[in-house]
Amino acid sequence: MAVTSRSIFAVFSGARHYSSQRWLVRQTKDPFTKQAKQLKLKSRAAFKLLEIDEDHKIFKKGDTVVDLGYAPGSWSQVAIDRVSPGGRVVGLDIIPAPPPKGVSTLQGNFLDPKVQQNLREFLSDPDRGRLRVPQADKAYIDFEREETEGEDHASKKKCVQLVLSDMCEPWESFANPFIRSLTEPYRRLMNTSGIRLRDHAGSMDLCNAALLFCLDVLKTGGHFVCKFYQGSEDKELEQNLKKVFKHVHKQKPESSRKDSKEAYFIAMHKLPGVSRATLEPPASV
Ligand SMILES: C[S@@+](CC[C@H](N)C(=O)[O-])C[C@H]1O[C@@H](n2cnc3c(N)ncnc32)[C@H](O)[C@@H]1O
Repeated sequence: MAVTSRSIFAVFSGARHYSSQRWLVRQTKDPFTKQAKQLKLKSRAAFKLLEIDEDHKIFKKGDTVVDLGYAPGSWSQVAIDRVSPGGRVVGLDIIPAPPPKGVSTLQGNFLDPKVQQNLREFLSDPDRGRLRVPQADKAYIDFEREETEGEDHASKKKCVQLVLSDMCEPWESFANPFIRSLTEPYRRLMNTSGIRLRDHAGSMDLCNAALLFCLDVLKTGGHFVCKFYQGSEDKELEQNLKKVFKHVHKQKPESSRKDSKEAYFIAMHKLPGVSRATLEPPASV
């Protein structure tokens, strides 16, 4: 049966399901959702990262990438494709989700210091999560790395070239009431609560925590991409980003839904010698 807005309405009768109907119609009509399916990408979110990369060239072969809030995994799919051969992608998410091919994943709440410690430990072993590289590609990748590592060369802690954060607090979904999947929980969760102030405040906590994490693990010259929900505090975040990175861009990708308050900061080229004390106001995490 073809899915039309009328047939959907027959299934979801009653005002309570109005948002379900809207969600289904939007999903079936959305060209990015269709294209993601054709390309075997885990979600339409991939196109936001592809657009950001097209504009800012954030990936390099051989890089180590951390993908915070990776589930269901389309950003990680893009990242592993871009950094291979020789690179590695480590994803973290609060909900369980199967790791995309070639990607290492951890489950836990990023706001929990113990979870961040586990992630740092994983990253500090430079071979962990890295696929073997054919000998011919290795010389080229080692040369690229030596060129960019500079002062951090000896430091095992600062071993990441790119931190991505597409995190936003997950909420139980009313939009898709028939999905009760345990193995794919992201299918029954929504990305926002729908309450603007709450979504903004939640995203600021996650972005600030991710920025502090960048101070710990990101090499000089490394980049940081983070999603945020626009609101009164994002100027403060931007100011702090400008203290840590040489260039900071704000972007609303084409594939980001027009009615969403989400946007992205793309912070490029981490500066040397920036510490937590440089950031104001003192971050809460
Ligand atoms: C919009 S989705 C990410 C989509 C992903 N970039 C992709 O391309 O498939 C946001 C993710 O952030 C995760 N998340 C939110 N808060 C988190 C936290 N505190 N720690 C870890 N993951 C979190 C959610 O579980 C959710 O899977």
